[in-house]
Amino acid sequence: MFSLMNKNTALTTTLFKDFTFESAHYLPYVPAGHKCGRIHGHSFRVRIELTAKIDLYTGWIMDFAELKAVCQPIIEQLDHSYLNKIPGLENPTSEVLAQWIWQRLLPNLPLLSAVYIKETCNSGCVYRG
Ligand SMILES: Nc1nc2c(c(=O)[nH]1)N=C([C@H](O)[C@H](O)COP(=O)(O)OP(=O)(O)OP(=O)(O)O)CN2
Ligand SMILES: [Zn+2]
Repeated sequence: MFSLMNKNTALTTTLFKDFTFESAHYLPYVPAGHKCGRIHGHSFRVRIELTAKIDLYTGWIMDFAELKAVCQPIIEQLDHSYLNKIPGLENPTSEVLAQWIWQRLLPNLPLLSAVYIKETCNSGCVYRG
C-alpha cells in the first residue's frame, strides 16, 4: 500500500511518455510558393499524456512500459514514412497529426488527456480531444 497517501487526498496526476519519429511531408493547402508546399522532413517529437487518480496500491496510474507498448505501434507506423501517403494524413499538419494519433490511441488508452506534437524545436501543438 502507498502509505504516504491519504484516501481523502486529491491524487489526480498527469503521466506522460515521449516518443520521436522521423518523417517526410508537404502541406498541400499552403499558398503557392510557401516553403512547406515542398516535400521536407522533420524529427517529430510526440508526448502522450494520461490523467487520472493514482492507484493507492500500486502508486501509479499505469506502468510506463505498458504505456509505451500501446503507443509504439502507432509511432512505428509514422517513423520513416511519407506522411501524406498515410490514410487520414493527406494534409499532415501538426494539428491533423495530433488528432490522428489521439483517435488511434483512445480505444486502448481511455485515460488519454493530451497528445503533444513538436514538428521543429520551436513549433508544435497540443490536442486534448
Ligand atoms: N499551424 C501550423 N502551421 C504550420 C505547420 C503546421 O503543421 N501547423 N507546419 C508547417 C511546416 O511543416 C514547417 O515545416 C514548420 O514550420 P515552421 O515552424 O515555420 O518552421 P521553421 O523551422 O522555419 O520555424 P522557425 O521557428 O521560424 O525557424 C508550417 N506551418
Ligand atoms: Zn513541415
